[in-house]
Amino acid sequence: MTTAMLTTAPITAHWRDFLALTKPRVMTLVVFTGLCGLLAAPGHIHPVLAFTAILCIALGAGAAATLNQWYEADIDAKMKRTANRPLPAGRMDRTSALHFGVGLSFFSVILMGMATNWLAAVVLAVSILFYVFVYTIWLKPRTAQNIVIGGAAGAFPPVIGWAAVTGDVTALPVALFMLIFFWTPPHFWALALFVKTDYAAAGIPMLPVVSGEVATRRQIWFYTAIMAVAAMAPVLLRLTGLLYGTVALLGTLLFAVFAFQVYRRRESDPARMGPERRLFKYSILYLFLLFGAVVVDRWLLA
Ligand code: HEM
Ligand SMILES: CC(C)=CCC/C(C)=C/CC/C(C)=C/COP(=O)(O)OP(=O)(O)O
Repeated sequence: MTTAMLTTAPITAHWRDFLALTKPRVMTLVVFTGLCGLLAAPGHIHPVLAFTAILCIALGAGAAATLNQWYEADIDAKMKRTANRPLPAGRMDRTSALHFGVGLSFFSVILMGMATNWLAAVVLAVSILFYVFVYTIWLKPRTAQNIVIGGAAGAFPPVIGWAAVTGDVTALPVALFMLIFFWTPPHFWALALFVKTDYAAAGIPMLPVVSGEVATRRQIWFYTAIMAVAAMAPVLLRLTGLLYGTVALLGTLLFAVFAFQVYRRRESDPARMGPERRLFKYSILYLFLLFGAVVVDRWLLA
């Protein structure tokens, strides 16, 4: 632990550090999937309310990320990738981060309820609570399956966006939830393979640390196969049309090629993880593409 985390003395943090706590880069995709859930939903929502709903998803996700870092400041201090975050680097005191995270959580959920409906607000609250309590506090330090179950938190945004418009949850938002749910293990474990030493140093039981690289590569391939079914489900269930079907098919085939390359490798030097880095980067583009295609497709069909 750094001195800054142990001290009770308040530190006047820069606004940039509060912004950094919300993990803005990761949240772009979280917000995009929420926006796509909202745009794919049938019915009408006033543009100002639609904007407010997306803002609430962004603020809620930022709040969850803040509380994650408040809880994990000592772990983040031990990892090269995270050591320069505002708390471990001593640019902010933990109490400020806690107040910011809790305040933002309540603000986003209450505003969502008032601007749209309480179903959307409850699902937003569940995803924040899931990320903080189920993933960060309960599963992450205990089991290598942490991100499989805990990853559900990141799958809620399209459901929230959809519910904000319709006030209900039907088959398509559930299918989109499933897609992100089964996408998360290959997304994260590809990265975990090349930052393995970081997690080992911090004592976090991520899969490559606990079960080894071969098992991780096999699990990536296994979840890619289930993800492929989830990706095709919307078109097979006739919830979307052929435009989405084509993008999903081609996008998923490329995902499978990259995942298979990762599966076949036996490289353990973190400096030589080209295919693993490629799969991780492509996983992000993949979700952008498929979610964008859902919206375009639904608009074309309408
Ligand atoms: C439990 C589930 C997940 C875990 C453990 C995880 C983990 C990570 C980690 C460790 C990074 C490296 C970047 C950093 O230092 O923060 C990352 C990057 C990223 N993640 Fe995930 N992720 C998860 C779910 C998601 C979800 C649900 C989304 C969006 C739908 C997402 C989108 C992204 C994006 C866009 C990046 C790249 C950020 C950049 O460009 O720096 N992740 N993820
Ligand atoms: C609406 C709402 C609440 C959305 C939440 C979205 C969500 C759960 C995103 C997960 C993304 C993420 C950065 C995980 C990092 O895991 P980590 O915290 O273990 O990563 P670290 O090692 O970088 O700290």
